Amino acid sequence: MNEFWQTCVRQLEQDLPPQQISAWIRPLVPLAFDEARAVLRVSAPNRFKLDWVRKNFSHQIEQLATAWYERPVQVAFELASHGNGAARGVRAASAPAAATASAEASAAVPPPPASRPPAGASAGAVANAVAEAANDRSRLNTDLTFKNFVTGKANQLARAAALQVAENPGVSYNPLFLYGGVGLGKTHLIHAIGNALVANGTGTRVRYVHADQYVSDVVKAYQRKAFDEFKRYYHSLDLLLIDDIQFFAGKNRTQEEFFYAFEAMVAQRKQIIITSDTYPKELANIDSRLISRFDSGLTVAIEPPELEMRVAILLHKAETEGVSMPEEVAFFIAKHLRSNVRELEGALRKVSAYARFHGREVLTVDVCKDALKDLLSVSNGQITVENIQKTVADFYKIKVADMYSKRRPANIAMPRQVAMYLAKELTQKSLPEIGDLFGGRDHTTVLHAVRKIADARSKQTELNHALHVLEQTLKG
Ligand SMILES: Nc1ncnc2c1ncn2[C@@H]1O[C@H](COP(=O)(O)OP(=O)(O)OP(=O)(O)O)[C@@H](O)[C@H]1O
Repeated sequence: MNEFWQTCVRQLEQDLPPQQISAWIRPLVPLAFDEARAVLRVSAPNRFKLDWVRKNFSHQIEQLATAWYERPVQVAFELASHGNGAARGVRAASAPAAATASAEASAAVPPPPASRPPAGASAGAVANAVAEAANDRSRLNTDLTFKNFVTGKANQLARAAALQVAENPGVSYNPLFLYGGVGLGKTHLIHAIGNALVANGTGTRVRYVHADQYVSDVVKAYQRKAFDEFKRYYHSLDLLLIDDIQFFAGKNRTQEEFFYAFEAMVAQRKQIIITSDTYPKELANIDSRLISRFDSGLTVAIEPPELEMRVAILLHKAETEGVSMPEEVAFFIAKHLRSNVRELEGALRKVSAYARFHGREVLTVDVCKDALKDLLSVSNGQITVENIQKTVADFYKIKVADMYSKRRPANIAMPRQVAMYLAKELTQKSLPEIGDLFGGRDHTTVLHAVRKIADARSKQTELNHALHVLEQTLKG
Protein backbone atom coordinates (compact mmCIF):
# COMPACT_ATOMS: atom_id res chain seq x y z
CA MET A 1 0.00 0.00 0.00
CA ASN A 2 2.83 2.41 0.82
CA GLU A 3 4.32 1.72 -2.55
CA PHE A 4 0.99 2.54 -4.16
CA TRP A 5 0.70 5.73 -2.16
CA GLN A 6 4.15 6.94 -3.21
CA THR A 7 3.31 6.29 -6.85
CA CYS A 8 -0.06 7.95 -6.42
CA VAL A 9 1.49 11.11 -4.96
CA ARG A 10 4.11 11.18 -7.72
CA GLN A 11 1.37 10.92 -10.30
CA LEU A 12 -0.71 13.64 -8.67
CA GLU A 13 2.38 15.84 -8.65
CA GLN A 14 2.30 15.62 -12.43
CA ASP A 15 -1.30 16.76 -12.56
CA LEU A 16 -1.61 19.31 -9.80
CA PRO A 17 0.24 22.51 -8.97
CA PRO A 18 2.74 22.30 -6.07
CA GLN A 19 0.58 24.44 -3.75
CA GLN A 20 -2.28 21.96 -4.06
CA ILE A 21 0.04 19.04 -3.42
CA SER A 22 1.40 20.56 -0.24
CA ALA A 23 -1.97 21.86 0.94
CA TRP A 24 -4.12 18.82 0.27
CA ILE A 25 -2.21 15.72 -0.77
CA ARG A 26 0.87 15.67 1.48
CA PRO A 27 -1.13 15.88 4.72
CA LEU A 28 -3.00 12.68 3.76
CA VAL A 29 -1.84 9.43 5.27
CA PRO A 30 -2.73 6.01 3.81
CA LEU A 31 -3.92 3.77 6.64
CA ALA A 32 -4.78 0.39 5.17
CA PHE A 33 -6.01 -1.40 2.10
CA ASP A 34 -8.89 -3.73 2.77
CA GLU A 35 -8.31 -6.52 0.24
CA ALA A 36 -11.70 -8.14 0.70
CA ARG A 37 -13.74 -4.99 0.06
CA ALA A 38 -11.19 -3.24 -2.16
CA VAL A 39 -11.33 -0.17 0.04
CA LEU A 40 -8.36 2.07 0.62
CA ARG A 41 -8.54 3.99 3.91
CA VAL A 42 -6.84 7.34 3.94
CA SER A 43 -6.78 9.82 6.78
CA ALA A 44 -6.90 13.61 6.63
CA PRO A 45 -5.70 15.83 9.48
CA ASN A 46 -8.87 17.84 9.95
CA ARG A 47 -12.49 18.00 8.91
CA PHE A 48 -11.97 20.82 6.45
CA LYS A 49 -9.21 19.02 4.57
CA LEU A 50 -11.21 15.84 4.66
CA ASP A 51 -14.25 17.48 3.05
CA TRP A 52 -12.16 19.27 0.47
CA VAL A 53 -10.12 16.25 -0.54
CA ARG A 54 -13.21 14.08 -0.71
CA LYS A 55 -14.95 16.60 -2.94
CA ASN A 56 -12.04 17.50 -5.17
CA PHE A 57 -9.53 14.67 -5.33
CA SER A 58 -11.25 11.41 -4.45
CA HIS A 59 -12.05 10.68 -8.06
CA GLN A 60 -8.42 11.04 -9.16
CA ILE A 61 -7.12 8.95 -6.27
CA GLU A 62 -9.71 6.26 -6.93
CA GLN A 63 -8.75 6.11 -10.58
CA LEU A 64 -5.09 5.69 -9.70
CA ALA A 65 -5.88 3.05 -7.07
CA THR A 66 -8.10 1.20 -9.52
CA ALA A 67 -5.31 1.13 -12.08
CA TRP A 68 -2.74 0.02 -9.47
CA TYR A 69 -4.79 -2.75 -7.89
CA GLU A 70 -6.34 -3.71 -11.22
CA ARG A 71 -9.90 -3.71 -9.90
CA PRO A 72 -12.38 -1.04 -8.86
CA VAL A 73 -11.16 0.49 -5.62
CA GLN A 74 -13.07 2.80 -3.36
CA VAL A 75 -11.22 5.34 -1.24
CA ALA A 76 -12.62 5.97 2.23
CA PHE A 77 -11.41 9.18 3.84
CA GLU A 78 -11.50 9.54 7.59
CA LEU A 79 -10.33 12.00 10.16
CA ALA A 80 -6.96 11.38 11.72
CA SER A 81 -7.15 10.25 15.29
CA HIS A 82 -4.25 10.33 17.70
CA GLY A 83 -3.92 6.60 17.51
CA ASN A 84 -3.84 5.99 13.78
CA GLY A 85 -0.40 7.34 13.08
CA ALA A 86 -1.72 10.22 11.05
CA ALA A 87 -1.32 12.70 13.86
CA ARG A 88 1.67 14.23 12.14
CA GLY A 89 -0.75 16.06 9.92
CA VAL A 90 -2.53 17.60 12.90
CA ARG A 91 -1.24 20.89 14.20
CA ALA A 92 -0.36 20.36 17.82
CA ALA A 93 -1.38 23.85 18.91
CA SER A 94 -4.65 24.03 17.04
CA ALA A 95 -7.94 23.69 18.82
CA PRO A 96 -9.50 20.95 16.68
CA ALA A 97 -6.51 18.70 17.26
CA ALA A 98 -7.77 18.30 20.77
CA ALA A 99 -11.32 17.88 19.63
CA THR A 100 -10.84 15.42 16.78
CA ALA A 101 -10.31 12.23 18.71
CA SER A 102 -12.48 10.58 16.12
CA ALA A 103 -14.26 11.57 12.98
CA GLU A 104 -17.59 11.78 14.70
CA ALA A 105 -16.61 13.11 18.10
CA SER A 106 -15.97 16.65 16.92
CA ALA A 107 -19.01 16.97 14.76
CA ALA A 108 -21.73 18.09 17.10
CA VAL A 109 -19.43 19.40 19.78
CA PRO A 110 -18.51 23.06 19.70
CA PRO A 111 -14.78 23.49 19.20
CA PRO A 112 -12.99 24.69 22.35
CA PRO A 113 -11.27 28.06 22.47
CA ALA A 114 -7.85 28.25 20.80
CA SER A 115 -5.25 26.66 22.98
CA ARG A 116 -2.42 28.76 24.29
CA PRO A 117 0.58 28.83 21.96
CA PRO A 118 3.77 27.27 23.26
CA ALA A 119 5.92 29.40 25.59
CA GLY A 120 8.78 31.14 23.86
CA ALA A 121 7.04 31.37 20.49
CA SER A 122 7.71 34.63 18.59
CA ALA A 123 4.95 37.22 18.19
CA GLY A 124 4.63 36.34 14.50
CA ALA A 125 4.41 32.65 15.28
CA VAL A 126 1.82 33.34 17.95
CA ALA A 127 -0.28 35.39 15.53
CA ASN A 128 0.02 32.65 12.94
CA ALA A 129 -0.91 29.97 15.44
CA VAL A 130 -3.97 31.95 16.52
CA ALA A 131 -4.99 32.64 12.91
CA GLU A 132 -4.51 28.98 12.05
CA ALA A 133 -6.56 27.91 15.02
CA ALA A 134 -9.32 30.36 14.05
CA ASN A 135 -9.30 29.06 10.52
CA ASP A 136 -9.39 25.47 11.67
CA ARG A 137 -12.35 26.16 13.89
CA SER A 138 -14.13 28.05 11.16
CA ARG A 139 -13.36 25.38 8.52
CA LEU A 140 -12.48 28.21 6.16
CA ASN A 141 -10.24 27.61 3.20
CA THR A 142 -7.80 30.51 3.31
CA ASP A 143 -7.02 30.10 -0.40
CA LEU A 144 -10.48 31.33 -1.38
CA THR A 145 -10.41 35.11 -1.14
CA PHE A 146 -11.89 38.16 -2.84
CA LYS A 147 -8.46 38.89 -4.24
CA ASN A 148 -8.34 35.77 -6.36
CA PHE A 149 -12.01 35.84 -7.32
CA VAL A 150 -12.21 36.99 -10.94
CA THR A 151 -15.15 39.29 -11.58
CA GLY A 152 -17.29 39.66 -14.68
CA LYS A 153 -20.88 40.31 -15.65
CA ALA A 154 -21.94 36.86 -14.47
CA ASN A 155 -20.91 37.37 -10.86
CA GLN A 156 -20.48 41.09 -10.28
CA LEU A 157 -23.72 41.49 -8.40
CA ALA A 158 -22.98 38.53 -6.17
CA ARG A 159 -19.48 39.80 -5.48
CA ALA A 160 -20.74 43.31 -4.69
CA ALA A 161 -23.30 41.90 -2.26
CA ALA A 162 -20.65 39.66 -0.69
CA LEU A 163 -18.29 42.62 -0.20
CA GLN A 164 -21.07 44.66 1.32
CA VAL A 165 -21.87 41.87 3.78
CA ALA A 166 -18.18 41.42 4.63
CA GLU A 167 -18.04 45.13 5.49
CA ASN A 168 -21.29 45.27 7.46
CA PRO A 169 -22.11 41.77 8.67
CA GLY A 170 -25.56 41.27 10.14
CA VAL A 171 -26.69 44.70 9.02
CA SER A 172 -27.00 45.03 5.28
CA TYR A 173 -28.47 41.84 3.85
CA ASN A 174 -29.45 39.08 6.20
CA PRO A 175 -29.52 36.38 5.02
CA LEU A 176 -27.51 36.70 1.85
CA PHE A 177 -28.70 33.91 -0.42
CA LEU A 178 -26.43 33.05 -3.37
CA TYR A 179 -27.57 30.63 -5.99
CA GLY A 180 -26.31 29.24 -9.29
CA GLY A 181 -25.22 26.10 -11.11
CA VAL A 182 -22.30 23.85 -10.20
CA GLY A 183 -18.75 25.14 -10.17
CA LEU A 184 -19.63 28.81 -10.60
CA GLY A 185 -17.91 30.13 -7.48
CA LYS A 186 -20.57 30.13 -4.75
CA THR A 187 -18.37 28.27 -2.29
CA HIS A 188 -15.41 30.46 -3.21
CA LEU A 189 -17.35 33.62 -2.57
CA ILE A 190 -18.67 32.63 0.84
CA HIS A 191 -15.22 31.53 1.99
CA ALA A 192 -13.96 34.92 0.79
CA ILE A 193 -16.48 36.65 3.07
CA GLY A 194 -15.45 34.47 6.01
CA ASN A 195 -11.76 35.05 5.37
CA ALA A 196 -12.27 38.80 5.10
CA LEU A 197 -14.00 38.85 8.49
CA VAL A 198 -11.40 36.65 10.18
CA ALA A 199 -8.66 38.87 8.74
CA ASN A 200 -10.27 41.88 10.45
CA GLY A 201 -8.91 40.44 13.66
CA THR A 202 -12.02 41.39 15.62
CA GLY A 203 -12.50 37.86 16.87
CA THR A 204 -15.62 37.24 14.78
CA ARG A 205 -16.79 33.68 15.31
CA VAL A 206 -17.17 32.24 11.84
CA ARG A 207 -18.20 28.78 10.76
CA TYR A 208 -18.38 27.34 7.28
CA VAL A 209 -20.49 24.21 7.04
CA HIS A 210 -21.70 22.19 4.10
CA ALA A 211 -25.42 21.43 4.43
CA ASP A 212 -24.66 17.70 4.43
CA GLN A 213 -22.37 18.18 7.41
CA TYR A 214 -25.02 20.18 9.23
CA VAL A 215 -27.48 17.33 8.68
CA SER A 216 -25.03 14.85 10.12
CA ASP A 217 -24.31 17.18 13.08
CA VAL A 218 -28.05 17.17 13.82
CA VAL A 219 -28.13 13.37 13.64
CA LYS A 220 -25.21 13.10 16.05
CA ALA A 221 -26.70 15.62 18.44
CA TYR A 222 -29.82 13.46 18.38
CA GLN A 223 -27.92 10.27 19.09
CA ARG A 224 -25.98 11.80 21.95
CA LYS A 225 -28.89 13.83 23.27
CA ALA A 226 -26.61 16.83 22.91
CA PHE A 227 -29.06 19.31 21.41
CA ASP A 228 -28.40 22.00 24.00
CA GLU A 229 -24.74 21.96 23.19
CA PHE A 230 -25.48 21.92 19.47
CA LYS A 231 -27.83 24.90 19.79
CA ARG A 232 -25.48 26.85 22.02
CA TYR A 233 -22.71 26.42 19.48
CA TYR A 234 -24.62 27.42 16.37
CA HIS A 235 -26.52 30.22 18.06
CA SER A 236 -23.26 31.69 19.37
CA LEU A 237 -21.72 32.26 15.94
CA ASP A 238 -21.33 35.72 14.43
CA LEU A 239 -21.24 34.43 10.86
CA LEU A 240 -22.65 31.16 9.61
CA LEU A 241 -21.84 30.13 6.04
CA ILE A 242 -23.98 27.28 4.93
CA ASP A 243 -23.28 25.73 1.55
CA ASP A 244 -25.66 23.85 -0.77
CA ILE A 245 -28.80 24.22 1.36
CA GLN A 246 -30.75 22.14 -1.18
CA PHE A 247 -29.35 19.12 0.71
CA PHE A 248 -31.80 19.92 3.53
CA ALA A 249 -34.60 18.60 1.31
CA GLY A 250 -36.86 16.25 3.22
CA LYS A 251 -34.74 16.45 6.42
CA ASN A 252 -37.42 17.82 8.71
CA ARG A 253 -35.58 17.77 12.01
CA THR A 254 -32.58 19.49 10.43
CA GLN A 255 -34.84 22.13 8.96
CA GLU A 256 -36.44 22.71 12.33
CA GLU A 257 -33.08 23.12 14.08
CA PHE A 258 -31.86 25.38 11.34
CA PHE A 259 -35.00 27.48 11.63
CA TYR A 260 -34.29 28.11 15.32
CA ALA A 261 -30.64 28.88 14.66
CA PHE A 262 -31.69 31.22 11.87
CA GLU A 263 -34.21 33.09 14.01
CA ALA A 264 -31.80 33.39 16.92
CA MET A 265 -28.94 34.64 14.80
CA VAL A 266 -30.90 37.12 12.71
CA ALA A 267 -32.58 38.55 15.82
CA GLN A 268 -29.11 39.26 17.22
CA ARG A 269 -27.91 40.69 13.91
CA LYS A 270 -25.57 37.79 13.34
CA GLN A 271 -24.96 37.18 9.66
CA ILE A 272 -26.14 34.12 7.76
CA ILE A 273 -25.04 33.34 4.22
CA ILE A 274 -26.58 30.54 2.28
CA THR A 275 -25.79 28.98 -1.08
CA SER A 276 -28.00 26.80 -3.19
CA ASP A 277 -28.31 25.45 -6.70
CA THR A 278 -31.60 27.25 -7.14
CA TYR A 279 -33.52 30.28 -5.85
CA PRO A 280 -35.51 29.89 -2.61
CA LYS A 281 -38.99 29.40 -4.07
CA GLU A 282 -37.74 26.64 -6.33
CA LEU A 283 -36.26 24.59 -3.45
CA ALA A 284 -38.06 21.28 -3.22
CA ASN A 285 -39.10 19.65 0.06
CA ILE A 286 -38.08 22.57 2.22
CA ASP A 287 -40.50 23.98 4.78
CA SER A 288 -42.27 27.07 3.46
CA ARG A 289 -41.47 29.11 6.58
CA LEU A 290 -37.76 28.50 5.92
CA ILE A 291 -38.16 29.42 2.27
CA SER A 292 -39.80 32.70 3.20
CA ARG A 293 -36.91 33.40 5.64
CA PHE A 294 -34.36 32.66 2.92
CA ASP A 295 -36.03 35.21 0.71
CA SER A 296 -36.21 37.87 3.39
CA GLY A 297 -32.70 39.26 2.87
CA LEU A 298 -31.02 39.52 -0.49
CA THR A 299 -31.10 36.76 -3.10
CA VAL A 300 -28.50 36.97 -5.86
CA ALA A 301 -27.64 34.67 -8.75
CA ILE A 302 -24.22 33.71 -10.06
CA GLU A 303 -24.49 32.94 -13.74
CA PRO A 304 -22.20 30.96 -16.04
CA PRO A 305 -19.25 33.12 -17.08
CA GLU A 306 -19.27 34.69 -20.52
CA LEU A 307 -16.38 34.13 -22.94
CA GLU A 308 -14.18 37.07 -21.90
CA MET A 309 -14.60 36.20 -18.25
CA ARG A 310 -13.64 32.59 -18.90
CA VAL A 311 -10.49 33.85 -20.62
CA ALA A 312 -9.72 36.14 -17.69
CA ILE A 313 -10.18 33.27 -15.24
CA LEU A 314 -7.87 31.00 -17.23
CA LEU A 315 -5.18 33.66 -17.49
CA HIS A 316 -5.45 34.43 -13.79
CA LYS A 317 -5.29 30.76 -12.75
CA ALA A 318 -2.40 30.08 -15.13
CA GLU A 319 -0.46 33.00 -13.72
CA THR A 320 -0.97 31.99 -10.10
CA GLU A 321 0.15 28.48 -10.92
CA GLY A 322 3.24 29.69 -12.75
CA VAL A 323 2.04 28.47 -16.16
CA SER A 324 2.73 30.79 -19.06
CA MET A 325 -0.39 30.85 -21.19
CA PRO A 326 -0.67 32.92 -24.38
CA GLU A 327 -3.99 34.70 -24.79
CA GLU A 328 -4.91 32.78 -27.95
CA VAL A 329 -4.59 29.53 -26.01
CA ALA A 330 -6.85 30.87 -23.26
CA PHE A 331 -9.38 31.92 -25.91
CA PHE A 332 -9.22 28.50 -27.52
CA ILE A 333 -9.95 26.70 -24.24
CA ALA A 334 -12.60 29.20 -23.18
CA LYS A 335 -14.42 28.96 -26.49
CA HIS A 336 -14.72 25.21 -26.19
CA LEU A 337 -15.39 24.78 -22.48
CA ARG A 338 -18.35 26.82 -21.52
CA SER A 339 -20.15 25.43 -18.58
CA ASN A 340 -18.31 26.38 -15.39
CA VAL A 341 -15.12 27.46 -13.71
CA ARG A 342 -14.33 24.05 -12.23
CA GLU A 343 -14.23 22.66 -15.76
CA LEU A 344 -11.79 25.41 -16.78
CA GLU A 345 -9.54 24.62 -13.83
CA GLY A 346 -9.54 20.94 -14.80
CA ALA A 347 -8.62 21.84 -18.38
CA LEU A 348 -5.76 24.05 -17.25
CA ARG A 349 -4.38 21.24 -15.07
CA LYS A 350 -4.63 18.77 -17.94
CA VAL A 351 -2.97 21.07 -20.44
CA SER A 352 -0.06 21.95 -18.17
CA ALA A 353 0.51 18.33 -17.10
CA TYR A 354 0.42 17.26 -20.73
CA ALA A 355 2.88 19.98 -21.78
CA ARG A 356 5.25 19.08 -18.90
CA PHE A 357 5.06 15.39 -19.70
CA HIS A 358 5.79 15.92 -23.40
CA GLY A 359 8.53 18.46 -22.75
CA ARG A 360 6.59 21.30 -24.44
CA GLU A 361 7.61 24.50 -22.75
CA VAL A 362 5.23 26.78 -24.59
CA LEU A 363 1.53 26.11 -24.50
CA THR A 364 0.08 26.26 -27.98
CA VAL A 365 -3.36 25.66 -29.41
CA ASP A 366 -2.08 22.37 -30.84
CA VAL A 367 -0.90 21.21 -27.41
CA CYS A 368 -4.37 22.06 -26.07
CA LYS A 369 -6.11 20.17 -28.85
CA ASP A 370 -4.11 17.06 -27.97
CA ALA A 371 -4.34 17.43 -24.22
CA LEU A 372 -8.07 18.12 -24.22
CA LYS A 373 -9.06 15.66 -26.94
CA ASP A 374 -11.64 13.93 -24.77
CA LEU A 375 -13.21 17.07 -23.37
CA LEU A 376 -13.34 18.79 -26.74
CA SER A 377 -15.04 15.95 -28.53
CA VAL A 378 -17.89 16.20 -26.06
CA SER A 379 -18.33 19.95 -26.09
CA ASN A 380 -17.30 20.54 -29.67
CA GLY A 381 -19.47 21.70 -32.50
CA GLN A 382 -22.80 23.30 -32.83
CA ILE A 383 -25.71 23.29 -30.51
CA THR A 384 -27.72 20.15 -31.12
CA VAL A 385 -31.20 19.26 -29.96
CA GLU A 386 -29.67 16.38 -27.94
CA ASN A 387 -27.39 18.83 -26.24
CA ILE A 388 -30.31 21.09 -25.41
CA GLN A 389 -32.32 18.17 -24.04
CA LYS A 390 -29.47 17.07 -21.80
CA THR A 391 -28.69 20.59 -20.56
CA VAL A 392 -32.34 21.37 -19.81
CA ALA A 393 -32.88 17.99 -18.13
CA ASP A 394 -29.82 18.55 -15.92
CA PHE A 395 -30.97 22.05 -15.08
CA TYR A 396 -34.45 20.96 -14.00
CA LYS A 397 -33.17 17.68 -12.53
CA ILE A 398 -35.34 15.42 -14.63
CA LYS A 399 -34.31 12.44 -16.74
CA VAL A 400 -33.25 13.05 -20.35
CA ALA A 401 -35.64 10.22 -21.23
CA ASP A 402 -38.52 12.43 -20.08
CA MET A 403 -37.80 14.68 -23.03
CA TYR A 404 -39.15 11.96 -25.32
CA SER A 405 -41.63 10.34 -22.97
CA LYS A 406 -45.38 10.82 -23.05
CA ARG A 407 -45.55 11.66 -19.35
CA ARG A 408 -47.23 14.94 -18.64
CA PRO A 409 -46.84 16.00 -15.00
CA ALA A 410 -46.07 19.72 -14.80
CA ASN A 411 -42.55 19.25 -13.46
CA ILE A 412 -41.72 17.39 -16.69
CA ALA A 413 -43.99 19.08 -19.21
CA MET A 414 -42.63 22.56 -18.49
CA PRO A 415 -38.90 21.68 -18.90
CA ARG A 416 -39.81 19.77 -22.07
CA GLN A 417 -41.50 22.88 -23.46
CA VAL A 418 -38.47 24.94 -22.48
CA ALA A 419 -36.25 22.50 -24.40
CA MET A 420 -38.51 22.74 -27.47
CA TYR A 421 -38.41 26.52 -27.27
CA LEU A 422 -34.61 26.51 -27.07
CA ALA A 423 -34.38 23.98 -29.91
CA LYS A 424 -36.36 26.36 -32.12
CA GLU A 425 -34.37 29.35 -30.98
CA LEU A 426 -30.86 27.91 -31.12
CA THR A 427 -30.88 25.37 -33.95
CA GLN A 428 -31.87 25.43 -37.62
CA LYS A 429 -34.32 22.56 -37.20
CA SER A 430 -37.90 22.89 -38.42
CA LEU A 431 -40.92 22.39 -36.14
CA PRO A 432 -41.64 18.85 -37.50
CA GLU A 433 -37.96 17.88 -37.08
CA ILE A 434 -38.00 19.12 -33.49
CA GLY A 435 -41.24 17.25 -32.87
CA ASP A 436 -39.60 14.04 -34.13
CA LEU A 437 -36.65 14.49 -31.80
CA PHE A 438 -39.02 14.88 -28.85
CA GLY A 439 -40.50 11.42 -29.10
CA GLY A 440 -42.42 11.88 -32.36
CA ARG A 441 -44.60 14.81 -31.31
CA ASP A 442 -46.70 16.76 -33.77
CA HIS A 443 -45.32 20.08 -35.05
CA THR A 444 -48.35 21.89 -33.57
CA THR A 445 -47.28 20.69 -30.11
CA VAL A 446 -43.86 22.22 -30.68
CA LEU A 447 -45.40 25.46 -31.93
CA HIS A 448 -47.63 25.63 -28.88
CA ALA A 449 -44.61 25.11 -26.59
CA VAL A 450 -42.55 27.77 -28.36
CA ARG A 451 -45.35 30.35 -28.13
CA LYS A 452 -46.19 29.50 -24.56
CA ILE A 453 -42.61 29.80 -23.30
CA ALA A 454 -41.96 32.99 -25.30
CA ASP A 455 -45.05 34.54 -23.74
CA ALA A 456 -44.30 33.31 -20.20
CA ARG A 457 -40.71 34.53 -20.51
CA SER A 458 -41.86 38.09 -21.08
CA LYS A 459 -43.96 38.01 -17.91
CA GLN A 460 -42.00 35.89 -15.43
CA THR A 461 -38.61 37.16 -14.29
CA GLU A 462 -37.55 33.82 -12.85
CA LEU A 463 -38.29 31.92 -16.04
CA ASN A 464 -36.51 34.60 -18.04
CA HIS A 465 -33.50 34.21 -15.77
CA ALA A 466 -33.53 30.41 -16.11
CA LEU A 467 -33.68 30.72 -19.90
CA HIS A 468 -30.85 33.20 -19.87
CA VAL A 469 -28.69 30.77 -17.87
CA LEU A 470 -29.57 27.92 -20.22
CA GLU A 471 -28.81 29.98 -23.32
CA GLN A 472 -25.51 31.11 -21.84
CA THR A 473 -24.57 27.53 -20.97
CA LEU A 474 -25.43 26.30 -24.44
CA LYS A 475 -23.96 29.17 -26.45
CA GLY A 476 -20.94 29.97 -24.33
N1 LIG B 1 -14.84 33.99 -10.39
C1 LIG B 1 -13.92 33.10 -10.04
N2 LIG B 1 -12.61 33.43 -9.98
C2 LIG B 1 -11.68 32.53 -9.64
N3 LIG B 1 -11.94 31.24 -9.35
C3 LIG B 1 -13.21 30.85 -9.40
C4 LIG B 1 -14.27 31.75 -9.75
N4 LIG B 1 -15.44 31.08 -9.73
C5 LIG B 1 -15.13 29.82 -9.38
N5 LIG B 1 -13.80 29.68 -9.18
C6 LIG B 1 -13.09 28.44 -8.81
O1 LIG B 1 -13.79 27.36 -9.43
C7 LIG B 1 -13.85 26.24 -8.57
C8 LIG B 1 -15.30 25.87 -8.32
O2 LIG B 1 -15.93 26.93 -7.59
P1 LIG B 1 -16.86 26.67 -6.31
O3 LIG B 1 -16.47 25.40 -5.62
O4 LIG B 1 -16.89 27.92 -5.50
O5 LIG B 1 -18.24 26.44 -7.08
P2 LIG B 1 -19.70 26.25 -6.49
O6 LIG B 1 -20.55 27.24 -7.20
O7 LIG B 1 -19.70 26.27 -5.01
O8 LIG B 1 -20.03 24.80 -7.04
P3 LIG B 1 -20.82 23.56 -6.34
O9 LIG B 1 -22.25 23.94 -6.37
O10 LIG B 1 -20.49 22.42 -7.27
O11 LIG B 1 -20.27 23.38 -4.97
C9 LIG B 1 -13.12 26.64 -7.29
O12 LIG B 1 -11.79 26.17 -7.37
C10 LIG B 1 -13.13 28.16 -7.33
O13 LIG B 1 -12.03 28.71 -6.66
